[in-house]
Amino acid sequence: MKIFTSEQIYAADRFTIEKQQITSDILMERASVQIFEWMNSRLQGAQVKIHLFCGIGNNGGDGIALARHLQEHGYSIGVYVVNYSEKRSKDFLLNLDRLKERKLWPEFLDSECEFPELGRDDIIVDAIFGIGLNRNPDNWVATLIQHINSSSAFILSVDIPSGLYMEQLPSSSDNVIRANHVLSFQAPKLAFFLPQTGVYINQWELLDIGLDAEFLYKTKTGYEFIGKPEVLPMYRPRLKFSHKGNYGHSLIIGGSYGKIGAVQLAGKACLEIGGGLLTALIPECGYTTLQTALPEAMVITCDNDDLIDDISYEIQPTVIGVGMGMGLDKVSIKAFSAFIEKNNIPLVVDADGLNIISKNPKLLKNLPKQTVLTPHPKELERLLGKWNDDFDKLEKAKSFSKKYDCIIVIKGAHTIVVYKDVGFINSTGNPGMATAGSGDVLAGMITGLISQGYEPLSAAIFGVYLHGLSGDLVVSDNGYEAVTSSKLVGHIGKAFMELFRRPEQEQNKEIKEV
Ligand SMILES: NC(=O)C1=CN([C@@H]2O[C@H](COP(=O)(O)OP(=O)(O)OC[C@H]3O[C@@H](n4cnc5c(N)ncnc54)[C@H](OP(=O)(O)O)[C@@H]3O)[C@@H](O)[C@H]2O)[C@H](O)CC1
Ligand SMILES: [K+]
Repeated sequence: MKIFTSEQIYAADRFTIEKQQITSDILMERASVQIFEWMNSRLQGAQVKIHLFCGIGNNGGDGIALARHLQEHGYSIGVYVVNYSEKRSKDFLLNLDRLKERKLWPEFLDSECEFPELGRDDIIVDAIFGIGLNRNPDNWVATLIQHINSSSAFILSVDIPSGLYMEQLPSSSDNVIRANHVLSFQAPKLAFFLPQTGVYINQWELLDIGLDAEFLYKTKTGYEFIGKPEVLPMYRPRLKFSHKGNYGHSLIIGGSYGKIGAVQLAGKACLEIGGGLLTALIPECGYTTLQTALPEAMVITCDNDDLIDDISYEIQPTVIGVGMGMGLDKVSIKAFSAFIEKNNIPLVVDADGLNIISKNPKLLKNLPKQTVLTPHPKELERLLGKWNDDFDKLEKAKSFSKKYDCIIVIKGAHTIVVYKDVGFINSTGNPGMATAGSGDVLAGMITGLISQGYEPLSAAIFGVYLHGLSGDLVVSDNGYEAVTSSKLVGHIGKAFMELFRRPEQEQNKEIKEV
């Protein structure tokens, strides 16, 4: 699913209005009806107090139109216009008139006013600012926002939490509504997914207001949200007359004394995701352990007992995953650098491999095209240098990806795979996955997909999705705390099966139709 900028959304509005031969207030009416139906289906007429805080633009207009629907259905409402500007939008004014015709006069709030009392069992509709926010709210509006935030009432934000910009950080957290739930129109917003701005949103959901589908489809965006519909077409079915050679030969290089487990996790993940053959190149000390723990793997060892000191092999791998558990001893740095200089086989670089590259950026020009880099935040900072904020981080990652033709997997709550001008934001995963070895598993999974013939970009996007889905399945069986990387590996097969599981309603419908 595409993630649009505010300009693109405004352009989609204009196009839709023209093509569907409608007036702009029809879109506002669709938006408010959708929100009303969402609320009504949950509240079923309950007489809980609903406070609607409405700005003077179209976000406020949505709130005012919603107030009309709520009133017509007998809900107990309080409507407040947050009068932060004299420049009211046309459709806000139209809906304000419609409300007044029904003898409902909102209370106008300004810097002089006392704010309404809000009970902890009340519901607040936040329609102060939408995607049109372009400067910091005035102090009194920020004070109102804090008043709302401190109420403990349930906060439902219209389109985006008020005070949150589409493409930059708020200057202070006091300026932003902390939404329990956001009902966003047509497409999610980038700010929902970044660590610094996602904290203002507990949950979000989309409402379809009928913007022109073809226009949205044709609009090129800088970000995409990756869910099941996006990854299903990437899946490559296994063929009846295939053999293990069809699924490639992965080489995993890494490990050091005390960190052989990293290679074991990556190697096992590589096989569980469907890789054909696996060879591990590790220091001598891990030989028995790895052969025992992972009998499916072939193991070759360096001369050095404890460290990778030489990367040479006689096999012809399809793909190489390198760096996990390798350490930063100078013999390993030397061996890794010499390997990168001569290697031209597709590559996934993780952990210490990334750290070595950061210290010696000249190596970057030797990476094969579309090498997949899987940094965690600290490793990313070593690669890219410091960034100002999460938006800047993504821009820097895009420039880096273009400069070196590499794919960067920015690991986080919503892992983002960046390739050139586009960031692919993952939808699966959970906080339980912040656990030792989780990154080794991911690197192994991506390696195993490339080995089977997936293009590196698809392998990164699909691998990240399946990794998160495995984590979600582990949580549903074990809870968050007990997620371990071994369990993640053990759930990769179930994650594939989950991909093809249809929702229960769909299955029931079929049974009834039969
Ligand atoms: N396609 C859709 O998704 C639709 C969404 N709708 C809703 O419309 C809003 C966007 O409405 P818009 O009127 O463009 O913007 P806002 O309501 O967010 O803001 C209104 C104006 O306020 C001014 N502004 C911005 N920041 C501040 C500030 N800090 N203090 C004071 N004033 C501010 C700004 O105007 P200026 O000319 O003064 O710069 C804004 O334009 C969207 O979020 C949805 O809720 C439609 O209902 C249907 C289509
Ligand atoms: K809002």
